[in-house]
Amino acid sequence: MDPVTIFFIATLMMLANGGVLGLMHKDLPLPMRPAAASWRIATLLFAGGSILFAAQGLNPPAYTLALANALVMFGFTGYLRALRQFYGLKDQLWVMVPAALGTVAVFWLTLGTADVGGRILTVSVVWSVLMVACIVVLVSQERRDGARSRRVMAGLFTAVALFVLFRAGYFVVIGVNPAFSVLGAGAWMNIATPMVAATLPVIGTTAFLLMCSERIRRQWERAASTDYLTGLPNRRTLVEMGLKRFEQARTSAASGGFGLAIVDIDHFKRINDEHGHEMGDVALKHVAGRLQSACRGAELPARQGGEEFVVLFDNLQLHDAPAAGERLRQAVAQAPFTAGDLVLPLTVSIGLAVLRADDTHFDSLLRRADEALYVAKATGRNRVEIAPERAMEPSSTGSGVGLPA
Ligand SMILES: Nc1nc2c(ncn2[C@@H]2O[C@H](COP(=O)(O)OP(=O)(O)OP(=O)(O)O)[C@@H](O)[C@H]2O)c(=O)[nH]1
Repeated sequence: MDPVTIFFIATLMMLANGGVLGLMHKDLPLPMRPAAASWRIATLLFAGGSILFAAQGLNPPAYTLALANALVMFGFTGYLRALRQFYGLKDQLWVMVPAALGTVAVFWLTLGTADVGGRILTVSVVWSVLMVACIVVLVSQERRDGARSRRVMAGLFTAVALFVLFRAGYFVVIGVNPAFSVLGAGAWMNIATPMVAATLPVIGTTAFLLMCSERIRRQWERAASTDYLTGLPNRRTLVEMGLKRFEQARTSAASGGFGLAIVDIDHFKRINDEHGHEMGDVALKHVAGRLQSACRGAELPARQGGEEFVVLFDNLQLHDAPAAGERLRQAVAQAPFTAGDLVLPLTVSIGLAVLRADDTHFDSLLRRADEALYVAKATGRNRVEIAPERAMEPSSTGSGVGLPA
């Protein structure tokens, strides 16, 4: 296949991919649309550059070659901008600088000095800088986003960057004939270049769409498992994790015990009534944060609903239960909730149950903790009540501090 045909086919594929992205635009969540728009514009710039390269066979005015190079350089800039937008990085002017400088240089080297080698080197440097910047953005997100599609994209940019460096080295070594043409059919490099350059607008667009769909899937998973107000795991996650830990603790001989605490804010209705529902929401977030900071290791705080939280404990034996409950109670009691000038001391009542041989289901543990919570509320609030060790035994291990209700 000759380079003109390859450039032509590549252009059609780029346009098709850009078109698919355009069709899907409104199906993407709003925050992803700016990145998708930038990616589409970049792909169209690539397509524009590619068709101008193909048109070199028709001997168009010399500036079209410089223009083709400029379009591709700004295409790379568009991909960098799209990736930065995708990861929420600020738009910055420097992103435009390599392509802008490269464009001035390429026009000069094409129309002024007709220095083909200089042009190839300039374009290679600009492409490499932009691709390295893209790779840095992708790699820097590793900790935040372990998505496979992000790694595929990073691999793609790396492969193209390595090819561009190889291509620059190749021309430096063999030297460039002043009569060089991008469509010179004899040079295999001229056939490889459009094929490799087309991978970004073509395969890259698919990888970009996969990145979008993977993020959407993760956001749905997070939304389904997290409480929207406090950011803690929600009731669904609580039940899932609770069932899992309950079964592990019952069936594993190595288990160090299992327990859970139901934590209920005292007189929370007053906060809503006196300071408004919105302030109540902020107070809920405050308590969630306090519980979260009081949890250790694999302890899992969750919002069960309303002003009630549940903490799942790992390796909890009955004799350690009062201290574990106290730790949670004090974490809330010792840090009053403040909002502007408002200082509101908050307390919680806690019912705690530790796995017993006759707990046949996770629900029975929850029910016993709830009964203990009822006792904690009824006997003064701001206290911890431990569910009895044996069925029907009256509660005696409460560690309440006995503040008046
Ligand atoms: N702001 C806000 N309030 C909520 C939310 N969910 C439940 N509530 C409120 O929490 C309050 C719970 O009141 P009650 O069940 O009477 O309990 P309480 O006032 O905390 O009293 P005790 O539990 O007996 O100490 C109600 O006023 C609910 O409207 C929420 O997401 N945000």
